[in-house]
Amino acid sequence: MTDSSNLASDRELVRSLIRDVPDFPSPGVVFRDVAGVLGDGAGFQAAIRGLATVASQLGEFDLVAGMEARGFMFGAPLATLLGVGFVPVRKAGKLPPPVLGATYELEYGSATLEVRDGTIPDGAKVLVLDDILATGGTAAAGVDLLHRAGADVVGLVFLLEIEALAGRDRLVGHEVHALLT
Ligand SMILES: O=P(O)(O)OC[C@H]1O[C@H](OP(=O)(O)OP(=O)(O)O)[C@H](O)[C@@H]1O
Ligand SMILES: Nc1ncnc2[nH]cnc12
Repeated sequence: MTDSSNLASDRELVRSLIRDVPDFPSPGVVFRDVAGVLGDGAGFQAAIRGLATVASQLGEFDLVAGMEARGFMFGAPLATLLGVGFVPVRKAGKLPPPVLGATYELEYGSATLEVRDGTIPDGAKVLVLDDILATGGTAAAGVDLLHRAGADVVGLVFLLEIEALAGRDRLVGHEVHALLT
């Protein structure tokens, strides 16, 4: 099989494992549940392999950064596969000082993310990874934090982009790729 047919079959498998849950966590939201991908050995491998293929469009990078919690679940295995380090962008109150913080709105609420200040080498090339791009609030906050921490963000990769919510409009000036839309 060629790489493109592998990517197509990986996409198909991963798509089949994502479940749509209406009205969760609040009325009107269709929650895209990726737990089925994590729980299936072949599906999880297909997801990480597919993300690596998509990420290869961004050229070289030194680190993968993922947003807590689901960005950790896909970002850390991706970093391991690619042989680069991982930067955890955490929900507020989990990291010891010094930290940089950013508060943001997402599809169903608001939250604060933090990153350790002084741990990213100045100018390090960082790929930002998360499972879902919805409104883009989380991703934009992550990019802002990583810039403030000294990173050169080379682009963003998502498992699934919910195009109707136009999250990439919040990420203008950055390369954005998704395994699935
Ligand atoms: O594009 P947005 O509208 O910002 O939404 C996308 C974010 O929402 C989810 O995280 P959530 O905050 O629910 O946290 P979790 O990863 O801990 O489940 C998802 O994992 C993304 O990080
Ligand atoms: N619709 C959705 N499904 C899963 N995670 C999300 N994060 C933000 N919106 C989401």
